[in-house]
Amino acid sequence: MAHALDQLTGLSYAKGHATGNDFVLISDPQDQLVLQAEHVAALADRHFGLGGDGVIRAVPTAAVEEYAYQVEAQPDAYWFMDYRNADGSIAEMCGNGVRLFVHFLIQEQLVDLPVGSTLQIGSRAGVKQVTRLEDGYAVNLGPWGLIHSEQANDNALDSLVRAHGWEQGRPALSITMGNPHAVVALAEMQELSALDLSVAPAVDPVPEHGTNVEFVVPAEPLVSEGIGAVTMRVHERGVGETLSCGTGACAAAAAVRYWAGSTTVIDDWVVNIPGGQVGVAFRKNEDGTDDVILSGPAVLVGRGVLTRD
Ligand SMILES: N[C@@H](CCC[C@H](N)C(=O)O)C(=O)O
Repeated sequence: MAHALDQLTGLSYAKGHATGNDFVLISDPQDQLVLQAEHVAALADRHFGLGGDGVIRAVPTAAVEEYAYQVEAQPDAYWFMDYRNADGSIAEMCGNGVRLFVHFLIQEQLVDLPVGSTLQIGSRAGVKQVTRLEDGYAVNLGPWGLIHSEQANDNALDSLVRAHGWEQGRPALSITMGNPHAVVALAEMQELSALDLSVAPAVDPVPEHGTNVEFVVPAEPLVSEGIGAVTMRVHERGVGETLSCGTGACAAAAAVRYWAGSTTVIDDWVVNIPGGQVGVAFRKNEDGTDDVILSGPAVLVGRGVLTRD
């Protein structure tokens, strides 16, 4: 670990969070930083590094060979969110991270984005539109979808999730938000608070690329003033339990909405997580799919330079 941080001495960073999902942010406008998994893990280490659920690098989309096509097709997608989990692994998308990323770009004066304006951001899950709100940011994460494992029959409920200490697995709905999620419904808040997420839940069949796992308790009654509500805890792939997961909140709302069936279609949700609350809205596309819009706060808590004094 020490060796990996030595190699980053002099690097400027910012630290921030979005509903307690915290990240180290690095601006790399010239694409000069070779950020390897061990660098990310060392930065994210909560005892020997800066600490964070992940590390996010801001780099021009044109410099990321595999995704440069995004800015060729959508010239406004100048910035690319290079997102890494705390263990150094790469994830396709981070809903809290992309809101914080835009806040970081604004605070670093890399973009000018008045309230009400929208910015396009390149990412491994495609170009995302992030709108600056009075009190935070809203990101359109695009359509959600069911993940059908090869073993699944006619629905995506064939995977079983067993949290640490549970005797048996329970059915989970597998959902993609660009990144993978398995959502398990619990009956009561007490069950949710009793969960031991210090150990990764077992998922059967084991997803090839791993998965984030959300445990949700739908509010009772589900809808108040036309808005649905769920409470959620999450174990994130490549991280562990976090205080919040934006794509996870979207997957949780999508799952509860799906389970409610076509008689009660709720388009606006609040998702309560240990780190606060986010909004999730479903908006119909012409092709019948639903775009999922995640909204919530994002704040920077400090800036610094890595030293080995
Ligand atoms: N916390 C993020 C999700 C980050 C990526 C995830 N751990 C994965 O590996 O897919 C969010 O806010 O969406």
